[in-house]
Amino acid sequence: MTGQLEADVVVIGLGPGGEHLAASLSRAGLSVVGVDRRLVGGECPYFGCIPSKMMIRAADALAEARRVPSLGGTTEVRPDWTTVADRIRDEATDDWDDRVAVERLEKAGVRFVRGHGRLAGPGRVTVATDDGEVAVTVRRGVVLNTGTEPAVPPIDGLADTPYWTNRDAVRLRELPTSLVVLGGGAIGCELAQAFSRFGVEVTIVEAGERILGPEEPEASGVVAAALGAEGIAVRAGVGVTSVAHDGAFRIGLADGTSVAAQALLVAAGRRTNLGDVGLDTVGLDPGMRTIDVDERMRAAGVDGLWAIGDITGKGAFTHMSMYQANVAIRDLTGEDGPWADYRAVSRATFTDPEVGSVGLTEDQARKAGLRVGVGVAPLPESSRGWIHQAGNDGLIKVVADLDRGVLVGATAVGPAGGEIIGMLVTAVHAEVPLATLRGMHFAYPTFHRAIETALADVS
Ligand SMILES: Cc1cc2nc3c(=O)[nH]c(=O)nc-3n(C[C@H](O)[C@H](O)[C@H](O)COP(=O)(O)OP(=O)(O)OC[C@H]3O[C@@H](n4cnc5c(N)ncnc54)[C@H](O)[C@@H]3O)c2cc1C
Ligand SMILES: NC(=O)c1ccc[n+]([C@@H]2O[C@H](COP(=O)([O-])OP(=O)(O)OC[C@H]3O[C@@H](n4cnc5c(N)ncnc54)[C@H](O)[C@@H]3O)[C@@H](O)[C@H]2O)c1
Repeated sequence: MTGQLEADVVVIGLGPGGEHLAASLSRAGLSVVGVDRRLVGGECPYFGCIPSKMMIRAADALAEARRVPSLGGTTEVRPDWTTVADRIRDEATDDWDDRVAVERLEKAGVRFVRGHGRLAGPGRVTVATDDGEVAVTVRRGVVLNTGTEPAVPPIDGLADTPYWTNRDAVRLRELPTSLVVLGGGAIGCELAQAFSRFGVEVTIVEAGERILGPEEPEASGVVAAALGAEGIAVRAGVGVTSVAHDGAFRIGLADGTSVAAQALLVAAGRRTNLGDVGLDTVGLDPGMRTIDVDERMRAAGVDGLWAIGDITGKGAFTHMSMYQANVAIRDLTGEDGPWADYRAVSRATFTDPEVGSVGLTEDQARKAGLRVGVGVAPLPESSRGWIHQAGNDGLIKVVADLDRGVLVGATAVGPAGGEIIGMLVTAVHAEVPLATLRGMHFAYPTFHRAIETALADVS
């Protein structure tokens, strides 16, 4: 495609938020051009959330089946990856074909251009397409939603090896016998456990002190213990010094030891796609790693530029990309808010036990200078946890601002931790007084009833 276009709004990068914003603005009557160089919808549907959660759903079913003998019967579990690989291809990704998403976008009235988009000065965007260039004159503004790529650390030898990232992991048709996962963040832990439950011998190597570093230390501890109990080797607090591949991988560690495996998955964080989007043409530093945005998602210091999603550095989650898209839509259609508020950002890490969290950790609350109170309730000591038995690892932790008498953060680790956190998200978001929370009814015997115990423990 080549030529000249005019539009009210151009969206460069169609991740979850960009796709939603482009279609919504078009339905609201604006003329919109949407640009993506890969697949409309971005990382989440094709390489991230959805395929990984399909893997996890299957792996969790296997794990539950393996728990049957301690609870009431016998089972024989024979994992078969083919079912998962087929489901990801057929149901989630259409074999990594975005035709349906493009049609949906075009039906909403968006003009879609496949190619690499760049800012080309105020009010101008160029798109490098397969067969030339499309130049777009922009009347209202440009929205950047260019997301991230897997970051590959500069480790001696790594670049020359056939390592995998999440984009390879979700395409696997056959599993390796053994796997080293470099990085014990959300991606590393979720995928490590899923593969392990399908019979892969897995080692996680995490350079930081503990896996799931952004979570409460208690949450990291519970998950590390659960992964260890399933046979996953968790090597935290040790850096990787070298990677070699000679049929198999050999990963050299800073403590002088090494780990061998058939495959290596690099899950060591993300790099924002801002290096080649023409930031300099609108007066921004081309080396910036995230775009500073105000509460309306307008880029600081640049007229007519909005940014949403991972590139804003407010939390690399699909729900954040969608939340920010809705804020930018309101601004671009002349509504009067509500504008972005990050006090009660929540997330769920889909390990088993699952980790749901919201707001500040205890450490963040103390560093913010608050007079902090903390309450913890271990799940195995709750009625439901005791009844549940196998797979009952977990806890509830609440973090309170004692001066204001409200919760500022909370963590729910355990079965359905990502669901149980829901009521605590409301508590933090709406600043429900601690006294009101303590006076609530908590159904017996539920996992969420442990929240009552944690609230009573706050001191
Ligand atoms: C394995 C994995 C699991 C995850 N699981 C979860 C989860 O369970 N829950 C959750 O909330 N989040 C999860 N995430 C994170 C989630 O995928 C992202 O936060 C989400 O995709 C939002 O990203 P985004 O909107 O910033 O853009 P992205 O999804 O990164 O999309 C950006 C788009 O921009 C395009 N693009 C980039 N540069 C250009 C350019 N110059 N021109 C044209 N197009 C361009 C790309 O091709 C891409 O399509 C996971 C991520 C991974 C990798
Ligand atoms: N359930 C979810 O919501 C979910 C799931 C997966 C990913 N995500 C999002 O995607 C983002 C990226 O995930 P991620 O897990 O790649 O990144 P991350 O930044 O969360 O974790 C990367 C980990 O790799 C470690 N690391 C970095 N370099 C290393 C090295 N050389 N050797 C050993 N360890 C190293 C880091 O210390 C860190 O713990 C997350 O921040 C999250 O927001 C969300």
